[in-house]
Amino acid sequence: MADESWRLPNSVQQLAATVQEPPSQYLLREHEGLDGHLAGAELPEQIPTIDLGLLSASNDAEEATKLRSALQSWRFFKVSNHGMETSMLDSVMTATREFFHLPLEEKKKCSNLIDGKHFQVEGYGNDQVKTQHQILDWSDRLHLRIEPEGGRNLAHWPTHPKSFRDDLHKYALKCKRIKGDILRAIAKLLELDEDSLVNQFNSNARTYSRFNYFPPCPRPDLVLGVKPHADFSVLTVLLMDKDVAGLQYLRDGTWYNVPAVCNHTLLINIGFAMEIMTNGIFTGPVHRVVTNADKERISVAMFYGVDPDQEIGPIAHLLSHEQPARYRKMKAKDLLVAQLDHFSQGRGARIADAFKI
Ligand SMILES: O=C(O)CCC(=O)C(=O)O
Ligand SMILES: [Fe+2]
Repeated sequence: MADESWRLPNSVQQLAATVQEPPSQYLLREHEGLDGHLAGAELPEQIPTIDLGLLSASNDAEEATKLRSALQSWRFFKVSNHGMETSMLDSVMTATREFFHLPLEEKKKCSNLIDGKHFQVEGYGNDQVKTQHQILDWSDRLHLRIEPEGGRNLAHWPTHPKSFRDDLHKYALKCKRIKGDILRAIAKLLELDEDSLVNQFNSNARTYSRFNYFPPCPRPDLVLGVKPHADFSVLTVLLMDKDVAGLQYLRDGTWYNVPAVCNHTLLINIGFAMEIMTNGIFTGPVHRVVTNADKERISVAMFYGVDPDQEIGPIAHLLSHEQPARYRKMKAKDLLVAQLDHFSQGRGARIADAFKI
């Protein structure tokens, strides 16, 4: 029988502790369109910061203008005054770090492999390995469904550290408020009914959180922590490591480094689902994560997606004779399946392009 062991991904954390050189499946190949130099450029200006208190409490035109400009230029932004204590962000990061520092056998209790071999999206592990040519990411993850709350699969939710579940639950509640505030502000920018974006999320809408762990990598010049991609979500709230940088965004053909800042920061970007709903008025930024030789890095992404069985397409109010639909309608789950397939195969970062008319 053919050797199929390549289908079972390694714990990258385990690999990092044992190998001098990353195995070949992790190495970028020039001819696959990956540019080979991963250093990234310094951002020429500060990351736009939106004061959520101002944005949501009043009709603050200045903050709304800043939001529009952030969505059109860098296409990601920080939020301040978001009502979350630094101690809460610290707790989530500490619980995440403690989870990844548990022995492998302990983490495997939350595994994303059924019977040790059949891949599912939720749980602890890595991307599905579909072909022997797939370039693998230098990271391990824990992927958990947060909403609908009744659909949480607690079998995948760590019980160590003890605070993990509680911290995550409280953090998710706060993030949901942030998501609502931003979606209402974006709807206003688009001159839509204030709740028209929030109302796209029915009781079966899916929120996933992804805890990313990037161990130090002996070849940061040749290995990526996460391949270039844009998120499939409507909106993503990203909690970044306060000490170690690694995230890069692509703008006009240049990769820019997002610096680590001394406090844990919440970074927001929109994803393909929002791009399609807004008929491309706002587009999901392409980003990736680079590795470094010395330090581990962690991040926690909260992805807000709609009900997988819901049809998504450009919102009717944004269409006119002059502005016809630029994307086909599709089931949200078709976008997700296409994204997972596309991403694992490293077939370019922008799956939304495949849905353009
Ligand atoms: O680690 C990061 O900063 C970003 C991770 C990311 O892009 C993702 O999980 O989709
Ligand atoms: Fe992402």
